[in-house]
Amino acid sequence: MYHDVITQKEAKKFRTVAFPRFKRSTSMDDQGLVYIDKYAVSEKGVITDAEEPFIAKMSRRVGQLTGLSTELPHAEPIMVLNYGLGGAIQHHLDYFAEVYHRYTAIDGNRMMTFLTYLNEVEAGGAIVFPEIDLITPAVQNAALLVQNLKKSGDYEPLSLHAGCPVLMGSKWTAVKWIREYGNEFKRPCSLSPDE
Ligand SMILES: O=C(O)CCC(=O)C(=O)O
Ligand SMILES: [Fe+2]
Repeated sequence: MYHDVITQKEAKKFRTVAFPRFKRSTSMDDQGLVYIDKYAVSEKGVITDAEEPFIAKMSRRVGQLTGLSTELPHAEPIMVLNYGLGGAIQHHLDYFAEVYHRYTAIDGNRMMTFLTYLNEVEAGGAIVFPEIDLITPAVQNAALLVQNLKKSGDYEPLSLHAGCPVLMGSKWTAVKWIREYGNEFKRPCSLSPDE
């Protein structure tokens, strides 16, 4: 977890700019069909680097912190999420499994997730990693870096995570997914298959 990745002012700007773009979060099946997922109850909006200089700045910052390329197409545009009362996301993996290969053909899989908390949640909203017994509470302006793939490119099942329901207040996060291609030399493979 990284603390104070963004300023209070930036966090507010994220929320203000994302708000008019919000749509009920949807998921896509392995055939590319969009559906409302009752296991992911939130609103979401995407803001590209080209649209907003402060978003481009954030993408560069994620690049500096991770040492990875965060430019398109080596990473996805930043997605802002808002969870209202009871909003949550069930446990899931951020990488695309084999059946979703159509989403990884061009840029590779989602090797890392960089998730920034844009506000303090009054109660609830923690992100939990059940495989490693880890609970990460929502700390405003802090960010979570999740390694979804091993250095070998194999899936990292320990990255399984969930967003707990919001019990009081609401929860805002910003997600930047970093893809494999373009980052091969920035995160080289290791001698250990488990790393
Ligand atoms: O916003 C959160 O709490 C989690 C989001 C998440 O895990 C995802 O969108 O993959
Ligand atoms: Fe996730």
